[in-house]
Amino acid sequence: MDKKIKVGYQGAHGTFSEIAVQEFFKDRPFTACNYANFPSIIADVESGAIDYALLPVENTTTGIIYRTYDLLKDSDIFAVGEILVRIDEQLIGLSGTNIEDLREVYSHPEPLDQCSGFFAAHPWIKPVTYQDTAKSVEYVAQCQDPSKAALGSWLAAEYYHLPILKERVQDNQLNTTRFFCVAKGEQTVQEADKISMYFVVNHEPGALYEVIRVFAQRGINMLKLESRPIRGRMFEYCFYIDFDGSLLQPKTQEAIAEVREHCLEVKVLGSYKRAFNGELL
Ligand SMILES: O=C(O)C(=O)C[C@]1(C(=O)O)C=C[C@@H](O)C=C1
Repeated sequence: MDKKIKVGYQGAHGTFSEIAVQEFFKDRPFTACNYANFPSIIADVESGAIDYALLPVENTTTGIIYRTYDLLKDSDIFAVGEILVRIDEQLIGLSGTNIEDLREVYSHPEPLDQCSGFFAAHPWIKPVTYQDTAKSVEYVAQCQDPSKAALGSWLAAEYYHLPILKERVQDNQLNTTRFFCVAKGEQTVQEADKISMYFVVNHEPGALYEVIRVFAQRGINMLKLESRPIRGRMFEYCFYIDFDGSLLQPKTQEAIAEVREHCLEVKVLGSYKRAFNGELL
């Protein structure tokens, strides 16, 4: 019987998401399973076909990745871990290609956005959206056209046997993506010290203030607060919040119970060990 943990990630072999899987599970035997899109990964975590998945949730250059956050709140999955992965966008193309020869650079929309300075400085190069970074590199390898290159990881360059034409072309040299490790259903993570939560406040004056007061009064440190329009409603907003704590602490349980009194909807999205900011790949 295969005892290896099955872990899902989005994209082809060589994506940044696969690097996140490799790093998060480096001390345990695992099988990495790649998927074309996030909903199919989540469906397989929910059905038990795979044990975990690594999903990108936030990037230091482009901010929150709503495609995953919105799915988290609507599904029966729970964040049990987080990892920060340094995203070095490598310009990958055919051997001997000069940047002056390039006309099109392919990649996933996030990396294209993370490298907007590169495109501003090289206006003759058109950014072209492709399904993920690894597929973009594979496409460039297949085309054998020196006017095409891709933005992707060192792993993709290695896997598709293409040279890196220019290293780290991202705007922000500290370009880092935060990934959640998710599992099925709410879980108790013994070593957890951070919580992520979704909520929608009551429509009354001071409702958001009341939620923030719950944390302030208990001396609970808030780490993030993000608001976003609720899909299907006309400019009504939900909030995503991160704070220090563990679901095993009575103080945290009380705080969440009190938050519910001021909200129309509350969902704890995860409780996990905080990834230390210095621990970058
Ligand atoms: O295409 C990839 O390499 C991915 O892993 C996807 C993805 C994303 O969805 O944001 C993951 C991390 C990086 O920020 C860039 C792209």
